[in-house]
Amino acid sequence: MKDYNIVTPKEEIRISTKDLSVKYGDKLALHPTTLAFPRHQITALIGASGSGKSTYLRSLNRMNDKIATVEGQILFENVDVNQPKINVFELRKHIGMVFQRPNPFAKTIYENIAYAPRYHGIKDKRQLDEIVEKSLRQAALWNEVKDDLNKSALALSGGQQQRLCIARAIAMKPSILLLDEPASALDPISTGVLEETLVELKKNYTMIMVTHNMQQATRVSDYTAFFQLGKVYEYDKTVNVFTNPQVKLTQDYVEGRFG
Ligand SMILES: Nc1ncnc2c1ncn2[C@@H]1O[C@H](COP(=O)(O)OP(=O)(O)OP(=O)(O)O)[C@@H](O)[C@H]1O
Repeated sequence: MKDYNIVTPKEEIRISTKDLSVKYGDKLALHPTTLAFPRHQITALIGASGSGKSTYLRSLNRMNDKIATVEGQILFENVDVNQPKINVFELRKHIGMVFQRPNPFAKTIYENIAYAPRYHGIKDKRQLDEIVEKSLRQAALWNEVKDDLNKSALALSGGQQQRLCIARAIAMKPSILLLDEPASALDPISTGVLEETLVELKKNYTMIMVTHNMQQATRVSDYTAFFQLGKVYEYDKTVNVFTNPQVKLTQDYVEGRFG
């Protein structure tokens, strides 16, 4: 078997990293990592706890800037966005993020979605209404909440709250969505709905998702990257990683021998 197997997808690439490394203080949490993510596909980041998945994911839209030293390149739309001159608030309009625990604002459902577009200058009520409806439809939540837009988002179930957070992220029309274990706080039924939503969202968005759930990775992702102790050992189509891994460590992990 090989030591590493990192493919470059044949599809159009939407975002990539070149030798991206992350240090917390003196500790190297992510070794130089070079990966390219195909447009309108879902890539799963898998690996044992502490292997560097979230560290890598959060670096892609510069969420680690204040807590870590992030070196190397993040190439998005032909620009290295890991540069001090890049406006990170602007960047995060294009690279949105959904976290592990649903974290809606303590505001109405409507306001959760309208908040960022309004903050970024959209004041017209009709335009905001359209954004709210479209985002909720894309996040497969519209039918459940269309009569309750002025109710508190905190009254929604966990699964609905997580789809609301997805709607909130896509209200800014990002091209990339980063998802950090988006289903880990959800029950199996809500997880199923969320997974269907993600697959549907592939038509419009490129997604990169950390997951601990192997079945979830095989169900929803097109590509999979396997992380171990801050290094990516294997990156390939999901079907290859799970049915024909080229690296022994990957094989042991996907067969459940550790992690
Ligand atoms: N804010 C931080 N400060 C210091 N060390 C950190 C910080 N965040 C993560 N680390 C360390 O970096 C390494 C990678 O952590 P990271 O959270 O990226 O792993 P992970 O694969 O996402 O784990 P999990 O699956 O448990 O979320 C770990 O050793 C972790 O302890």
